[in-house]
Amino acid sequence: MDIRYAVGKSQYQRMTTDELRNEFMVDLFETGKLNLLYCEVERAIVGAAVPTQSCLALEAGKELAADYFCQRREIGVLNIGGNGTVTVDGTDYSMENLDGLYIGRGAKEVAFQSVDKDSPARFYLISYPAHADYPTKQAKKADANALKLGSVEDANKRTIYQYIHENGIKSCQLVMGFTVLEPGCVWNTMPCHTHERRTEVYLYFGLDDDSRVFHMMGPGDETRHIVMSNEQAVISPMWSIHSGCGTKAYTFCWGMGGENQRFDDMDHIAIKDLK
Ligand SMILES: O=C[C@H](O)[C@@H](O)CC(=O)C(=O)O
Ligand SMILES: [Zn+2]
Repeated sequence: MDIRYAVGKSQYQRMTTDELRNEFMVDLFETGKLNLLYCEVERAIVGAAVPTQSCLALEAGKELAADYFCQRREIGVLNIGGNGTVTVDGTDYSMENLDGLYIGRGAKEVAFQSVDKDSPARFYLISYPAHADYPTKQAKKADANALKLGSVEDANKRTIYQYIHENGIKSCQLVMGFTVLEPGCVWNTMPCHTHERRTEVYLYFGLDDDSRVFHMMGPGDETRHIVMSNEQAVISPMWSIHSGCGTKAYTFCWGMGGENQRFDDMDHIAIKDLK
């Protein structure tokens, strides 16, 4: 697995477009493969598994120096593709589009499969170190805590579906869910915020080939953007806002790890203070 080292605030100030993309953007979805990226930021591992003919097994890799991937880790999974199955220690979880799965520390065997190789499941993974075992549990959109935010006037009307969070599926540090924008709404997380207590990874999906999301990053008084296409993820360091504006509506998966799990622990930044 590739390793992505952290970029400091001062280094960020002088980076070119290419440098920003190489350091913060993550492109892992590949047909028939399971790809992982180890990030120094929060020791997150971001992954994508797109099984076709055969099933794809999750291996620890030498980077973890562990007997199996979840020996000291927990994982959140979101299926953004066709129907599939995640097998955890012999139990099959059948995963439809937008179904989620929390896999707790201690799970020894994790494998991904598609029902139809011509319309494969597309599993997005986000993992953090875990200090305790919480039960593996499936998440369905109907059971998610749905937060309705924004308005049509502000072009940011959207629903936040919380899967793994303080009052939902329990975890050590992982907080995860996804946000769906209404047609014609393009802004997420504007007004924006930081939370030095947690770092976040966004995966943008549900975009056409010719649509893009301008992902906003950086301290509020020193913003930059990264132009993202479908199924690309972006690492948001502790000092960074994470907000986006699309050329049309889109969906994104957000995952966080860190000091606490409090969704409303945010340092809000007023739009008029952005630079
Ligand atoms: O800390 C929380 C995260 O930034 C996201 O959950 C925000 C988000 O999904 C949204 O506003 O649509
Ligand atoms: Zn946030």
